[in-house]
Amino acid sequence: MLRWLTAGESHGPALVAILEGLPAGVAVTSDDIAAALRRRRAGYGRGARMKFEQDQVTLVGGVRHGLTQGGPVAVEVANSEWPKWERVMSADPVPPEELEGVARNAPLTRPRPGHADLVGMQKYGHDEARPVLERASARETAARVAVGEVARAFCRQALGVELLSHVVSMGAIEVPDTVRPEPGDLERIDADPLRCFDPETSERMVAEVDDTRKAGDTLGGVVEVLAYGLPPGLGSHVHWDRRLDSRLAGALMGIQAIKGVEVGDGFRTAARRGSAAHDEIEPGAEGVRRRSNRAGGVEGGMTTGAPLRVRAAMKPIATVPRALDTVDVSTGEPAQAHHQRSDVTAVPAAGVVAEAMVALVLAEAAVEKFGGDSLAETARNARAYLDTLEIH
Ligand SMILES: Cc1cc2nc3c(=O)[nH]c(=O)nc-3n(C[C@H](O)[C@H](O)[C@H](O)COP(=O)(O)O)c2cc1C
Ligand SMILES: C=C(O[C@@H]1CC(C(=O)O)=C[C@@H](OP(=O)(O)O)[C@H]1O)C(=O)O
Repeated sequence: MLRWLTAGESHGPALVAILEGLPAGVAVTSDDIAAALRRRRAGYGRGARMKFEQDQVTLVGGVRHGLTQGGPVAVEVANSEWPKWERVMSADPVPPEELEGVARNAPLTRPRPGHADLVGMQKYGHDEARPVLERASARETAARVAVGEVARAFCRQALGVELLSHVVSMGAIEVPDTVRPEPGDLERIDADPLRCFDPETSERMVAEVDDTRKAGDTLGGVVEVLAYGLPPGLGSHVHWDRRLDSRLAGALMGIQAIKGVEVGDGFRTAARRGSAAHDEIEPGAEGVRRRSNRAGGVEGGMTTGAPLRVRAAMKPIATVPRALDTVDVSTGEPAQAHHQRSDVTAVPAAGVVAEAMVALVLAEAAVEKFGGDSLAETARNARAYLDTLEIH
């Protein structure tokens, strides 16, 4: 069993995460985690906060001399902006001129439509949105990416799995469906301003982000995660909560602002006839193989061994600069939602977070199938299983 939890607030001193259940011997360093966190902060369209704030990584436990020890891995991602926010969020009022333009410490009583503000206040009995947004904020995804990087290292080292993601739509602008990057392409994707693998579409997307920013508006989009090198048989058909597609959907839907998940051709498959919807099976030199991969590498809730392909659709950022109508909960009067700064879009970052979530699901499914207390044992068990798959 793989377990993980995160804690911490958006403008607090640090985020922390603990990951438990991976074998000993996985090579991972704080530099690897810092590099993953840098990928998450990148992306055209993110707000000012991404430029001046630093993620300061400390591996607090579970890793010694660059190798996991078999115990829980604990990571702290400290926030370099905390000294300023400590004053913003202090219980004692701070004069606005002393806050260096960070934010006011006035109560946030004009909840943003589309964010957790209003319903969070209702549910938890708060009279302003600060205590809600501090935890609803997607800053928390830094902690997920930190432990996701450890899971990713395990998947790579135990099974040879390579994960990547790319942006396949930004607002209404879509990448052609034929664009399908492979593991060696990740560097090129990360070098693109929008983490889009198609340069011509990327240019149009950048222009769309610029137009949207000028209009005081925000954008959503779709990311695709691909995993290459998976063995057949992770997950199971035997029960709903063991199905890999169910677990992937839950993990991706658990990312802030994700509103739709597709496995393989997903919704598009529903419009096809059966003869054009499935992946026909044929004999191959190395055993049976599929002629296509419309299923996205999952059949019956199990990996087929073909590349895993999942998509996640992100709604536009809720903090719309041209503020949306709301109600001031302190007066009950109509008002404009609070806004100080925000991302125009965070779709490229959502792709990096989605990779982390997929890595955590795959690592859990691999630990279930192959077990092992050391990486060598897991890898040996996986090889032995693969040797049995001689279906000709
Ligand atoms: C990487 C990332 C960055 C985000 N940045 C912002 C932001 O700057 N402003 C904002 O209002 N929402 C932002 N969001 C979205 C909010 O976190 C999200 O809208 C909020 O949690 C409500 O969405 P939900 O209904 O899916 O929970 C971001 C989401 C992600 C994944
Ligand atoms: C800090 C991060 O994302 C934040 C996620 C977020 C939200 O509402 O989800 C709102 C913004 O923060 P603020 O309201 O302070 O400008 C983003 O910058 C991050 O990803 O590290």
